[in-house]
Amino acid sequence: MTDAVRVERLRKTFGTARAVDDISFAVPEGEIFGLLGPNGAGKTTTLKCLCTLTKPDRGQLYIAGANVLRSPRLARQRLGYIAQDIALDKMLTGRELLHLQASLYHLPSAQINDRIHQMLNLLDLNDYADRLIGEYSGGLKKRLDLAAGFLHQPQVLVLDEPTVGLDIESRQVVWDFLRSLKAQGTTIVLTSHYLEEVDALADRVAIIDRGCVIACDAPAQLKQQVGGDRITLKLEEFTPVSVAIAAQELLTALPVVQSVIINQIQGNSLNLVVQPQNNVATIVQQALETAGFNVFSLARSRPSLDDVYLAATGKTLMDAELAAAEGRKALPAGKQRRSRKAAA
Ligand SMILES: Nc1ncnc2c1ncn2[C@@H]1O[C@H](COP(=O)(O)OP(=O)(O)OP(=O)(O)O)[C@@H](O)[C@H]1O
Repeated sequence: MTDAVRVERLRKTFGTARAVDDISFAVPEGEIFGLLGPNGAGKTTTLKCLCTLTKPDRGQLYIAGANVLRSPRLARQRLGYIAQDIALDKMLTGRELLHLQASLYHLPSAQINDRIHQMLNLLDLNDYADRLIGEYSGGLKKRLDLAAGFLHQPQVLVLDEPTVGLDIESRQVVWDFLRSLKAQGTTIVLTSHYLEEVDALADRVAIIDRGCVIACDAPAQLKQQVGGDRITLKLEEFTPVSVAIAAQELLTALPVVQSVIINQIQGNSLNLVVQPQNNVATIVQQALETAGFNVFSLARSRPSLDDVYLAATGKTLMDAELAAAEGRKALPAGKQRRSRKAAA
């Protein structure tokens, strides 16, 4: 199977800020490929380079065999790009906008009405097609934006945060739309902050952190690789670090515990990887209480993509987003206090 998208050793710097450091990935035809990462990780910049909107400092990019840097027009014919921000003319109706878009794409006039009809059906927009876009909700605007971006039936569809801020109904319409395109053989590259979205839609995912790919595989494989079940526990709402370290030492010695990370950003909560056996939460709780520790909260879960991110960076995606939002740097992996047993 040929690759519909290839990104090789991509780098992009804005002034002194390195938005993308070293990103490579390949997407076979017909795959949905997700880029997952916190704010500022470099996802949008990667997509903009791929879609000819930003010139990289280094690297090679290919869309359906077209070299993006050498043949940008050809690459543009083969791709559709749906940006994060929606910019639609509020004075047009949805149908008028699609007609305008069809003429910009030079679609044969005999096909235009059929094609618009198909897109309105696929995105469940028939009831709204003749209303002014200015009257659309955010979800309807996004659906129309998708219809416009796929009108010319590109081989590769690139979407930046396709469902951010959408209501549940519109999100479901978008998911169904993307799945139907995949069923017809379209290759899709999308970014998302939403773990469950990437988990539900993507055949494979690249987790991006500070402009680099830190993991890339099928979601199920990535979760299997981090192994074990998870326990997140708080000894107190805000646990003193000395208490967290003492508990970490106690828990690390338990045979059912594989590793313990102290999450400073979450008030020194403890993130445990444990054996997937039924009574593991009880064993952990009893060990702590017998040693005189308080247990404020304890939750057990199967590994998620966030655990993949945590294992690679020492912080959760939400922590990384909070850190980015506050304009401060999240602690790098080496600065998190982590205790892991040697492999048996
Ligand atoms: N045009 C620009 N000028 C200066 N800095 C930029 C520019 N575009 C992006 N950056 C910076 O590059 C870094 C990566 O940004 P990018 O938008 O690619 O991240 P992202 O992962 O898509 O984040 P988000 O999810 O918030 O869109 C950020 O630090 C951002 O501030």
